Amino acid sequence: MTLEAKLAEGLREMDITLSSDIQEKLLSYLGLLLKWNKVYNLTAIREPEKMVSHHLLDSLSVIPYINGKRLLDVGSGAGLPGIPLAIVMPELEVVVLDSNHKKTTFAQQASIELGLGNVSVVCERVENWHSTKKFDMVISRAFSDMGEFYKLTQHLVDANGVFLAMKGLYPFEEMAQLPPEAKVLDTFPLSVPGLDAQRHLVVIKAN
Ligand SMILES: C[S@@+](CC[C@H](N)C(=O)[O-])C[C@H]1O[C@@H](n2cnc3c(N)ncnc32)[C@H](O)[C@@H]1O
Repeated sequence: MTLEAKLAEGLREMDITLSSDIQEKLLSYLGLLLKWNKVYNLTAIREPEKMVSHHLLDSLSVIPYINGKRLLDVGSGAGLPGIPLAIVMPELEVVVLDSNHKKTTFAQQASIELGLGNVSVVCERVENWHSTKKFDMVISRAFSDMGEFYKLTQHLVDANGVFLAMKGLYPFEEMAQLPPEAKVLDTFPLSVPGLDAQRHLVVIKAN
């Protein structure tokens, strides 16, 4: 199956409708990731088909839970999930942040090549970075445990904003270890075509 067909089929299963231009842009991002990965080791996933499910579709699985204007993706690596979300939601302002220079150089180059006017890239440790405009949502995938995620990013979230933690198995232990002021608002199972593992999104708010 071609990558185009795999993406289209996955999107259909997830009930996500995207124009052919947007689907092409998602695959162009994947193309850049494949090309740069040969030299820069940006992701351990190297098979293009697996990148469609594990990177693109997994990132897009949180679309129903994105509410607000400004999203910060912390520990974004090569731009995941921030760049795919920015591609499909051009009205969303997305900041992708990572402390690894190689990875942010890629994210910056990809957003220039793809013409993503809604993406800014920051190379910093998140605990040292400050923004005058706070975020409606701070998201992370494969960044840290939820307590650490909350602790390191709380200075960046708007008073009404939320923390979105993308997790694998239902994170009972991590939830139990959250500080008392971090309230779990909701937990959603995520279903990702081609990804044969449990995925969950945990929505947290500061009390
Ligand atoms: C396992 S990678 C996940 C990358 C991406 N989110 C994904 O799902 O493919 C974790 C990333 O977090 C970054 N990171 C770790 N601690 C950080 C910190 N304190 N501030 C910013 N980035 C950090 C690392 O450089 C790394 O790129």
